[in-house]
Amino acid sequence: MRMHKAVRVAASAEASIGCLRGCVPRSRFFCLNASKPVQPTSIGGSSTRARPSQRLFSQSTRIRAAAAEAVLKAAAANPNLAQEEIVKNLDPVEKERLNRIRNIGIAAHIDSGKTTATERVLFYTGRISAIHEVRGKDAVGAKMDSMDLEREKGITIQSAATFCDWVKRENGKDETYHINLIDTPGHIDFTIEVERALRVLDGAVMILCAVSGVQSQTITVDRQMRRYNVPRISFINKMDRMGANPFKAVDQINQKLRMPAAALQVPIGSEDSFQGVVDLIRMKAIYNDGPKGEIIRETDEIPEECKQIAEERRNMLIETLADVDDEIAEIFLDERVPTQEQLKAAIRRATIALKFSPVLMGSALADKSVQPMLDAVCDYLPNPAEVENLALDTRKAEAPVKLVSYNSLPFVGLAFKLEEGNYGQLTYIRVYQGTLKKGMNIFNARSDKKVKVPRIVRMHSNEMEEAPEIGAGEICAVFGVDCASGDTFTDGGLPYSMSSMFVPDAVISLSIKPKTTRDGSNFSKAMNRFQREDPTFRVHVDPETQETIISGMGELHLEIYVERMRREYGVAVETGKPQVSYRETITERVEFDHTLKKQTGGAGDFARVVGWLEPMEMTENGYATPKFENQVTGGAISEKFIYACEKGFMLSCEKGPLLGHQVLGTHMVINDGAIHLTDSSEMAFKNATQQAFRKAFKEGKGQVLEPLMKTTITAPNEFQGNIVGLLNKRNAIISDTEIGPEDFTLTADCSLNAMFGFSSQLRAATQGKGEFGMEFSHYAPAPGQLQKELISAYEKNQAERNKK
Ligand SMILES: Nc1nc2c(ncn2[C@@H]2O[C@H](COP(=O)(O)OP(=O)(O)OP(=O)(O)O)[C@@H](O)[C@H]2O)c(=O)[nH]1
Repeated sequence: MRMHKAVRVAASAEASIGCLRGCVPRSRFFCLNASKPVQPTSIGGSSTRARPSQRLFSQSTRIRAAAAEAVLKAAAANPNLAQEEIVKNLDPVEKERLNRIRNIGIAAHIDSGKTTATERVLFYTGRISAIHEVRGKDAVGAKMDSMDLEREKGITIQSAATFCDWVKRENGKDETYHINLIDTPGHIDFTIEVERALRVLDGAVMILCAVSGVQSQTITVDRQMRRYNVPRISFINKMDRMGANPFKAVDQINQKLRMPAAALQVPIGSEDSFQGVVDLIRMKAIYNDGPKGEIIRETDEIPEECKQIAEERRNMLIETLADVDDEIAEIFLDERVPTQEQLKAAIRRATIALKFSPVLMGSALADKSVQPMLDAVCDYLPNPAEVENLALDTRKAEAPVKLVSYNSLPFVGLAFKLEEGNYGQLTYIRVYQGTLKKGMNIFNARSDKKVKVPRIVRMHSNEMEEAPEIGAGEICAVFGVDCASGDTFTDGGLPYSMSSMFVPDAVISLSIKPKTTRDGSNFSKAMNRFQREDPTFRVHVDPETQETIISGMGELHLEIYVERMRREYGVAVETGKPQVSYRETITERVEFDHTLKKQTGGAGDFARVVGWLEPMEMTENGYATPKFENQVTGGAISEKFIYACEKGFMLSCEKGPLLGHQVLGTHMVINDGAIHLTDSSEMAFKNATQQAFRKAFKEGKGQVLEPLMKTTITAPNEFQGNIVGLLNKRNAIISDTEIGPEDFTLTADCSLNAMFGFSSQLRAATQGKGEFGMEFSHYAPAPGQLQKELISAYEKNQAERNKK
């Protein structure tokens, strides 16, 4: 038996006495599957070894096809069909299989302990045989931070997927849950990793620091969870730290995130005397014993000093639930006390309905109270069948259809992440419906291309295990499937397409080139790979300077790619100064009537375009994407030439007239024009539109927009004056200040341009004790003086280039 055998003592005081005496009846212990070798596949696929879950799967082949068909038909015919109705109609065996799957992500503010907690999850479930710390003394590093750079810097850069089986004891019975887990980075520069993970996961664990509570990136991940309707449990980590206050964090979830939340536990002791938690549903004290907290000891004896707070917090839990759940509301109004089962059922219902977040607490680093968090994942987060997933039927004017997590239905999956591995491109796929089998042909809904799936694997961080097939509701990776991030795959029979993930705009760019020309080919390879893997990393060649420009989410984001290029491709590069990605917009409506006419002997050029350029209304995301409209009547310009006008407009918007940056919020209408029988061409109309655009844009008071960054700064209270001074110098607008017992947190909107070099100034102003994070907030007009300077520098540059 391996050392890290995880053992749970049965839920009674008698059991804990038995444990102390070393004479606990056999049945009172149960082993988590730590002592078993890791299985090659799990519930969703088939494997060489039979496990109870797999027996379920093999039974599922007996599912009546007609029933499956009926469910699908009902769902497709009525996308409003309640998800519960679909679940109710599922075959019982299939229902049970799905009930034992959880696809979850771990997301949080930077450094909250996501990777540390995930390391415990892997250890307690037997996926790894020893715990290694992030930046630990043994220099091995946590399993999920597999990249050298991650281990050196102690930060997660790429999300990593893994899977494990958790055995939960329920009513004296062991229940095995299969958990697919994605650990995501906390740093905002790698936010796309959180976006794509949350796009395909059914639930999340939101980790908070017990001292800092809700932080800037907690707010970002909260927004991302809402964007994809992902229910979450909250885990307040670092209960061993000085100043830990879990209830402050609970209040902040309620107030700052506006998510009704209540603690399901209260701590026993705190800071360095943190010992365990009291479970408020069962009113039991839970402790971790053993060298790595692998032994869970539960007892009815709640420490005297915790009794009152436990009672109070239990009442608060019931009250909060009464606000979000009808059944508990009724019980509450009748002044009855809900049973444990009623409470658990209500927490589950409300969590899945996105109305509530149950809060657990512990210390991952101190190996305390991580296992109850895993129980909560199984108890309160949805199984794949309980989550509504829609696709669009491209045959029926993109009408929404429901996907049903059912193995025997036609396959539908979404490629959510690409990674270049030693064996070629690895594509992560979430299977929403049907079964993905090795050797099967699948169709890319975007390109309509058929590809064969040569190899399917399950990822365990940077390791992989072969799987012959993957069932509905599961996550896997495939080799040899060429596609883009966000592509939908089907078995060819269904014309379905799923929505992709949100890709934020790049805010910073720099020029880059290899130091020596012989590195050119590796340089291009690296650029191609990084672009394919990360939609927020963009590369283009400036047509005028011929420089390669990379753009991304922040300085760190680009720095990491520069470093990866050196390490992974042996290419040393030279980079220019980071530049802000400005935008340009028009502020007034301007009419134009522009004729392009050239007669240089032989065939000439002729095109006349008439119309106007006007500002567009702001959308909820800020400045709108530019729009072209054709209002030509009576055939003044033929369709073919109108298409060329549109092309000219799009090209103009890619490189605005003021600074050569992208144009936003600008609408072009063409309502008249003229053609010449012999001299008109598509090229002439394209050029005429570009010329008209350039002229009208300047007349319409074109304006430079700059990215404003939501900046959060945390530092000890004595430095508040210094920091406000720093921000004032940068014309930042302070929107919120929160003063804690030791630290304060300040939120402000700052121009990105003014923030270069801020990190070293902050360090100097706070004796290295201040931290800050920045996230793109919105575009706003740049200050007049800056606009003038930028425009004149650009014009000077252009003039010099033209001279050459
Ligand atoms: N005191 C204390 N420190 C912890 C705890 N959990 C994690 N840490 C420490 O916090 C730091 C960050 O931990 P990580 O697990 O890397 O945090 P993360 O959220 O994965 O970090 P990113 O992915 O880079 O955002 C490390 O130094 C950990 O040792 C805890 O429970 N208590």
